[in-house]
Amino acid sequence: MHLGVIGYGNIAQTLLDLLSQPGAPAVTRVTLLVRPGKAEAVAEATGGSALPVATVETAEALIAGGPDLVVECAGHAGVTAHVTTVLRAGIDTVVVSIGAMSDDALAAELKAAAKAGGARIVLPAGAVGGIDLLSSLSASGPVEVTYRGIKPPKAWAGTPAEAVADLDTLDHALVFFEGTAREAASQFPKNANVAATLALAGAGLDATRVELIADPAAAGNIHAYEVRSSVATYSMKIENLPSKGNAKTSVSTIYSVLREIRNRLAVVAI
Ligand SMILES: NC(=O)C1=CN([C@@H]2O[C@H](COP(=O)(O)OP(=O)(O)OC[C@H]3O[C@@H](n4cnc5c(N)ncnc54)[C@H](O)[C@@H]3O)[C@@H](O)[C@H]2O)C=CC1
Ligand SMILES: O=C([O-])CC(=O)C(=O)O
Repeated sequence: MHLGVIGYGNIAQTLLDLLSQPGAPAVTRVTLLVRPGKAEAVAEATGGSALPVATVETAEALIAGGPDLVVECAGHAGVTAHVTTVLRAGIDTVVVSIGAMSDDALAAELKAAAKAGGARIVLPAGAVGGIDLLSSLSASGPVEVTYRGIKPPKAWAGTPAEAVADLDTLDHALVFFEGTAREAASQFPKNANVAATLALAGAGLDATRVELIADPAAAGNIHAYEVRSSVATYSMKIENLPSKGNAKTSVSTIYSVLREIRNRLAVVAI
């Protein structure tokens, strides 16, 4: 597989490392789409990679290389800037920054581009689990979903949580946001993609209730949710190890992307 990757931050860097390990899915080359002016520095940084890595600065150059699959891991801005062009070129794209789909106009544009190009938008489970069951249950009738995202205070740095609490001195768990998944995804683009994922799989962006919590006692990034439907009722609590390169992003997100790649290449997909 020739893999295209949009962004070269925490997720992309770790993904490249994982793809270079023995037993990794058979990705034989990678093209990275990075921000304008960054290609040379990223080419230098990836020079020692076990995989052949090309670095480009435009979606057109990414497409020209003919990747079999593209993975976006460049934040909501990266989705807006590049994913429409890639889909219109007929290349299936794994969108990690799922919260970008909470913008109805952008979501419509992405879907239209995918349709025009004959490509698919793949939304990975990311840092959360149980999306298979939730998505299945949503066909059975109404589903009710409530989600709590709990992270240590430093993971909320640079977000609207700073207006509500002093994150450096916070000594108790604080619910600083209550609202819908749509509101959470747009106000916390680096922290509430899970809320959008649950919403898109289940009750929708405006009916999925979300609480976001800064908790100094949290051992990691915790995603807890309850689902009620006529067919099944369940609850999940996932305690995630934060990434070394970005405390906001759980390591499991990167393994979820790896799973999408593995399943594209495997005889048995699971
Ligand atoms: N679905 C899920 O469960 C999760 C989704 N995410 C999403 O993944 C995103 C990436 O996560 P990390 O790698 O940890 O963040 P990061 O901040 O370490 O990396 C993002 C990279 O994208 C680059 N970038 C931004 N705009 C770009 C553009 N227009 N073109 C090319 N590159 C661009 C940045 O320069 C940066 O290097 C997060 O912002 C978040 O939206 C993160 C965690 C979980
Ligand atoms: O990685 C995580 O734990 C979740 C996250 O940042 C998000 O939902 O955007």
